Amino acid sequence: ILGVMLLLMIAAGLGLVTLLVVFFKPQIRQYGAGGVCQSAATLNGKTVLITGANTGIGKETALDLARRGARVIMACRDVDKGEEAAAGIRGAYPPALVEVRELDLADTCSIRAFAETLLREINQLHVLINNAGVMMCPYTKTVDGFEMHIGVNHLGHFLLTHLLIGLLKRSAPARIVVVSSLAHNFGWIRFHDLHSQGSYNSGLAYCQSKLANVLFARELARRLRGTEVTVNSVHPGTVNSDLTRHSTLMTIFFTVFAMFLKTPREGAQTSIYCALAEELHAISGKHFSDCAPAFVAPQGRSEETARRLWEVSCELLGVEWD
Ligand SMILES: NC(=O)C1=CN([C@@H]2O[C@H](COP(=O)(O)OP(=O)(O)OC[C@H]3O[C@@H](n4cnc5c(N)ncnc54)[C@H](OP(=O)(O)O)[C@@H]3O)[C@@H](O)[C@H]2O)C=CC1
Ligand SMILES: CC1=C(/C=C/C(C)=C/C=C/C(C)=C/C=O)C(C)(C)CCC1
Repeated sequence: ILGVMLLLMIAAGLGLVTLLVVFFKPQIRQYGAGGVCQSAATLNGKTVLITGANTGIGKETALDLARRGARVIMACRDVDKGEEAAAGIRGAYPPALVEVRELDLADTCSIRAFAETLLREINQLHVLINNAGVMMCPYTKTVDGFEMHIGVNHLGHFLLTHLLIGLLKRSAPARIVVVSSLAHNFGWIRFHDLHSQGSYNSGLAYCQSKLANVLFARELARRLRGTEVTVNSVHPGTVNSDLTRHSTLMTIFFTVFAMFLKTPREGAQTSIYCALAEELHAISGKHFSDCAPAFVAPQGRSEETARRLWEVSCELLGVEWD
């Protein structure tokens, strides 16, 4: 009897929770959606480059900026997936000026080839959105032997930005948006083992790379003072996207809790805000979430760590960037 009563109580509890969720669905969704970019700014005549634009947050950012009149270059490692996404964007907004170019951030030759062609073919770049990312993949190395998270999420974007910075300066006012994460709070830069050769934890490797994103944005902002090129980092929120593809547990979790998470369109709002909001025209080196300034962990505010990471990144990539 006790067992039956317990089962009945669990069933009643579950039923009540389901009822509450169904009843308060609009409120839950509104809260989950987070901040919305309220700017009505248009981008006619402006050129925007977004990495990892074939899916998730990147694709929704591309659609929004194309709707505002920008020429959007979608830099994707899989051109077929990119073309499919571009077709979707043109379907949703037929006048969209979107084009797909191949860029594999896990290969410095691909990054150099991409930048070389781009610099030959376009003479203005007003917004660069370093959006592409990989999370919790098994231990893998990039073509150049970097651990995949730090290689793609940080070093790949570092090199890309280095190669395009002249173009951005010539196009000023220009903006750089670095898509980081709340996960930077749980990361630290392991200078003694940046590529996790000693020990590897996929979650911590991701957190390290997202901390590197925050530090890179701050250090670059410092170096860009007086250029009219600004750079800010972003936490997009917890977004139901393909990012969890390497973790079955996370994928199940995200599917079950989908209603509480942001959709990719909602997750794109802070990137869009940092790319175009009028009030941010002179703001640089800051971190944003939900279209508002956000907390940065102490390890993300360390000037010394930022400088050291900059030097190590230059060394690993064989570039000089003062
Ligand atoms: N979703 C979330 O909850 C959060 C996301 N973020 C950040 O937001 C950004 C976008 O993620 P999200 O849209 O959610 O994830 P998705 O997995 O949906 O999109 C990631 C994009 O990055 C691309 N990418 C991965 N590796 C490479 C590479 N080597 N070269 C070029 N492109 C590559 C992917 O291409 P392909 O499809 O071909 O693999 C894809 O287009 C990431 O930087 C992520 O860290 C931050 C906090 C939370
Ligand atoms: C704990 C918890 C959740 C999980 C949060 C997770 C798993 C966040 C993942 C963040 C990521 C992927 C960041 C990427 O940079 C939910 C689902 C919101 C439901 C409420 C309780």
